[in-house]
Amino acid sequence: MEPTDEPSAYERDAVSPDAHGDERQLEGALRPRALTEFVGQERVREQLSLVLHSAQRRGRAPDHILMSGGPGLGKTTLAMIIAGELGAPLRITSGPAIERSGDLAAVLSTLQEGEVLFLDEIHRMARPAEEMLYVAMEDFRVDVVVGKGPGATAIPIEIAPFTLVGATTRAGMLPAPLRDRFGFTAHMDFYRPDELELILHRSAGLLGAPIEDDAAREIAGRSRGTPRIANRLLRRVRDYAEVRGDGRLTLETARAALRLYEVDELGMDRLDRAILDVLLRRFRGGPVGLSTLAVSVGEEAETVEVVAEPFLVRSGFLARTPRGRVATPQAWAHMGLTPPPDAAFGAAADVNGSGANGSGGNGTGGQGTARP
Ligand SMILES: Nc1ncnc2c1ncn2[C@@H]1O[C@H](COP(=O)(O)OP(=O)(O)OP(=O)(O)O)[C@@H](O)[C@H]1O
Repeated sequence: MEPTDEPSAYERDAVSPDAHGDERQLEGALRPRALTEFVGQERVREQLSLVLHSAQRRGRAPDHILMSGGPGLGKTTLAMIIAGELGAPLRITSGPAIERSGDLAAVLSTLQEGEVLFLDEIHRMARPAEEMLYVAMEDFRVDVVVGKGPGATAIPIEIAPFTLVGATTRAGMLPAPLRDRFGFTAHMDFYRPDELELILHRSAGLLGAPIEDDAAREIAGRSRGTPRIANRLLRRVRDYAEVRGDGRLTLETARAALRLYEVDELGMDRLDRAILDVLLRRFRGGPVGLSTLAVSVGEEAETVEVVAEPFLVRSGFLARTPRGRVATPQAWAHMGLTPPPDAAFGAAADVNGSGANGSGGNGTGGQGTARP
């Protein structure tokens, strides 16, 4: 299925880690503004702080920074913090918005000295623009091609030194020459429940709806290690408390709201359940290829691979093998089904999503991707 810009039914779900509708605006209010306010990702924070401070000491723009990790883990937030810490202006664009090299040239040639350029979904940028970016990153120069065919000439234009902050959910899809031009790669990991609890308390305070500890713990446990999901579930619980309760965010309210939105104890949602259901009932536990699985649940392969799979693999329900996706014994048990005698079980040991076929997921070699 071809990716489109329209949100799919899944993307509108309560636990999709993608932002939808006016959510981006709501998120703005909850974003931490300084590195010290940014919860979790200790190693990334420490590494980043070193990169930024040493650049400041030398009075130069820091090396280009690549951030890799699933949706909703805080890449945009960190890019804003980087610009804030440097006291530099921030320009935001994204791979899909750069369809031709001219689009990129227009952005690059108007950057101010020291500006931070945030390029989200960098892996989706058009190929010719990628080549222009290599030169810009290395030599702070843009070669504008004038004319066509044998008479075409490249006119070099100098651009102001800048720092590129690229973000990708699929670092493996970036061509090596582009990856190599980043001086530092931050691997964003899923958050621990205690970190999500902190985020929830902070966000609830900002929303003017303080949350009780056990309610925050309950929401954190169902947020799939993702701050965006935690914040979204928090807003749904707050709505529920305001309309059906007395406005207090208690454990009881949280449980009732999450039941209403069909978010189970593990944070599993409609798409996860659909994947497991198809995998177990239709494909007898697998192995089955990613695209077949995606078509069977009516979703894009990228959504299945980037959003649902890392969670299912991390939870021990799914394994990636060279022959395809395979359900683990836990998956059969969780769905209350009995595996056929000839079921091909996936190795539950593949808990960090680094699957043998090496495609996508969170096997980035980052920090402890197999967190519970
Ligand atoms: N470490 C954190 N501490 C507090 N809040 C966070 C943290 N990380 C993310 N958030 C919150 O989660 C929401 C989503 O974060 P953000 O937009 O930065 O994610 P993203 O990785 O850029 O997602 P996408 O890849 O979909 O653009 C924001 O509201 C942000 O405030």
